[in-house]
Amino acid sequence: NDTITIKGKRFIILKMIGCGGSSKVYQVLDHKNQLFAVKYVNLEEADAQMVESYKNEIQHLNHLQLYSDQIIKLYDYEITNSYIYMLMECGNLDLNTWLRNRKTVTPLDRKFYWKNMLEAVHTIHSHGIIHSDLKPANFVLVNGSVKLIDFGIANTIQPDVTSIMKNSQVGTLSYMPPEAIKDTSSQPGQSRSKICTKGDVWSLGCILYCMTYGKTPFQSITNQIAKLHAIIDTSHPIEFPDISEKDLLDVLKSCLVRNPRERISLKELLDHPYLQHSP
Ligand SMILES: CN1CCC(Oc2ccc(-c3[nH]nc4cccc(OCC5CCCCC5)c34)cc2)CC1
Repeated sequence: NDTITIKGKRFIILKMIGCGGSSKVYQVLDHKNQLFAVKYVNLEEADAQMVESYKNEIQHLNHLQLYSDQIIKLYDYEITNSYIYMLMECGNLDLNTWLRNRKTVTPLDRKFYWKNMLEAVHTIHSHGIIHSDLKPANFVLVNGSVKLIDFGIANTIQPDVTSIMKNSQVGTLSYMPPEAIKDTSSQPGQSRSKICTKGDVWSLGCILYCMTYGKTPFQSITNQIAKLHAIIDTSHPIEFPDISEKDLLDVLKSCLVRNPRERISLKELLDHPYLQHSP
């Protein structure tokens, strides 16, 4: 078995759980047979901006550990000129895989996971971070609760190469807010401006919609261009089939409002009746 050494501690690699452009995530064991996730980033080809974005993500992740249990734990990290190792808490399953495998979600799971996701995103917003690319693959299930594994600052990780086509969510448009598509302020080539926190509310609403109806609001539109038009087209109604949980229906309708100014805020979502009582 291959091993990884971080700050003098040796870890045995069990398997690769994901890979991105220059990064890989492994499931590893320490000398006490404790399970961890190790994120490895190869910096050989990275430019200064990429190195900076990774250091930025690590600083924020390291700092936000103190504020919420719904942020994945970062136990240690090692940064050199040629690589980064991040020793992190290992989850059981990412939310995308979980959603794909079990189309129906119990009202209790859905409400609990929603509460976890809101707390995680509220924590990063309170520290001036807007994710702007939230999707189920950014969350992982750890012993029954949901945790946010990245802040959208550094580049993304896809599932390991075998399942890269099957369930990779990199570049999915299904969770993109209308204002990001219409965002005319950013010149081509410049990274899309992370306009405001309401964009993350839209994306979270799409995740809750998927946990409620088993599909994302525009999933039936397979043509990517047509999908983008539907997302921004106010005359294209989003369907909200009737459900017994009226509070949940209200949350969904409040998140999926195309005008970000009229869209519910994260603070209001945390105070919403849907979260005040168990189903
Ligand atoms: C498809 N197959 C994958 C392995 C397994 O799911 C995961 C297990 C652990 C995890 C994880 N824990 N801590 C993690 C800390 C950082 C990153 C992490 O993943 C990154 C990337 C992995 C691929 C899916 C998107 C997230 C992390 C995540 C998925 C079962 C399903």
